[in-house]
Amino acid sequence: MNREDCLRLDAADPLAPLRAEFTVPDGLYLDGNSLGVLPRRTPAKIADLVERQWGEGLIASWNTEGWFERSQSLGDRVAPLIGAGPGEVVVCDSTSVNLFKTLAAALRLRPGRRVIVVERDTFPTDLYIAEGVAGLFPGVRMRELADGIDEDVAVVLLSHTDYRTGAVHDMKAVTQEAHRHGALALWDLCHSAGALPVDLTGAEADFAVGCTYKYLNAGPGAPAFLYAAARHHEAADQPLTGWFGHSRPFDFVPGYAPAQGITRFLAGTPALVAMAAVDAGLEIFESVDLAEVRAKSLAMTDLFIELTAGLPGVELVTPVPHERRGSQVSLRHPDAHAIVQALIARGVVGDFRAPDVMRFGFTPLYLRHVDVFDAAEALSEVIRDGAHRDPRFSARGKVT
Ligand SMILES: Cc1ncc(COP(=O)(O)O)c(C=O)c1O
Ligand SMILES: Nc1c(O)cccc1C(=O)C[C@H](N)C(=O)O
Repeated sequence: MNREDCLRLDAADPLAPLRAEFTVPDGLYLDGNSLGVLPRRTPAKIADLVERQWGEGLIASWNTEGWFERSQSLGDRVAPLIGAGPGEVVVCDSTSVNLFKTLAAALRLRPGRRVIVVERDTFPTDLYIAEGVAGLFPGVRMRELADGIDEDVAVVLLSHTDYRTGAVHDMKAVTQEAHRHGALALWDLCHSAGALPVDLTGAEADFAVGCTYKYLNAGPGAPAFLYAAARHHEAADQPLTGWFGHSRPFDFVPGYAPAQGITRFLAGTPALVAMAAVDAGLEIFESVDLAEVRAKSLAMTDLFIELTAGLPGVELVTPVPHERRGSQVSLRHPDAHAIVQALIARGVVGDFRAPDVMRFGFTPLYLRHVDVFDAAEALSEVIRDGAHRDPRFSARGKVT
């Protein structure tokens, strides 16, 4: 495929008009899988929250603006993106904190079982939280997925799409395998939500968490989401028992009594200013067909894989089969870090993940096929010309 072919694809792309919804930076930004770009409507949303709702409405806005229910109402808008039903998702806290709550709740739903199944190459916060939670439950320990699921396992905690490789698990098959042994399945959807259709209900997943600042474009540190299947609400017992999860928070009584439904997964006062950006990011998705997002994502990653195949020293890490691939392409190279730096110096922003992986995220809402072509050209040029050998690119600074 040549550049003209890409321009033709862009002219026929049903998602092309959405690019105008975003402040797309100059150059090529292929890091939307780490931090999505700014939607044009976000500053006005935040300004309205701050100046009108807070500045003018003050305390009354808790009622008049629906602040009290904002975690649940935003959760209901995340739900269709991840195959959840109404009342099964809340937006609150960070992914790490939501992992803590759901993991502990899962262990309490499976008393006597001593194993949390994880993958050692997963995004480390998942492992750190699992370690922390395990430490609170006597006898509980972690086990590698490859070592199997059996009747000792309380919960299987996996990233649906792997942050480093872009590999996607078969959510339904793994969840079924967990259930066959009486274990629960908890999915980290950080690299899936908004990138590809997810069907938590169809997979009969038990719990899920994920962030809103990648493909959902809600900005740095935006609150995360938490899913708990409705069938677990009654019995679920999460340990961050703050007043927002209480059944009658304004009775101000001692003694915790969990709220009904998904609300019991809340802890403290939600970050309303930051949630205005979640609102903006989700609004854009209301007019988006995720099947179209997926089709374009696969076309873009296919193209990048095709155009970078055979580059000297480069090895494809991301799986080739579509059903196993997220919305990024990861390539291994011994000089991965320097190459990424050389690309950034040319305005092509991907990122590096230790020890030797270059990641390129493809976000169908605001990237074009021609961007994929130009990024692959830039990568080929850097490697062919040895531009990354410039000493400027050899220093390892702080990596994001
Ligand atoms: C798979 C995965 N889980 C969790 C996180 C982050 O969690 P938190 O938002 O709590 O920093 C990330 C990225 O930062 C991630 O890629
Ligand atoms: N959450 C991040 C942050 O607070 C600072 C820098 C990067 C991030 C990330 O999101 C990293 C990302 N999860 C990754 O896949 O590498």
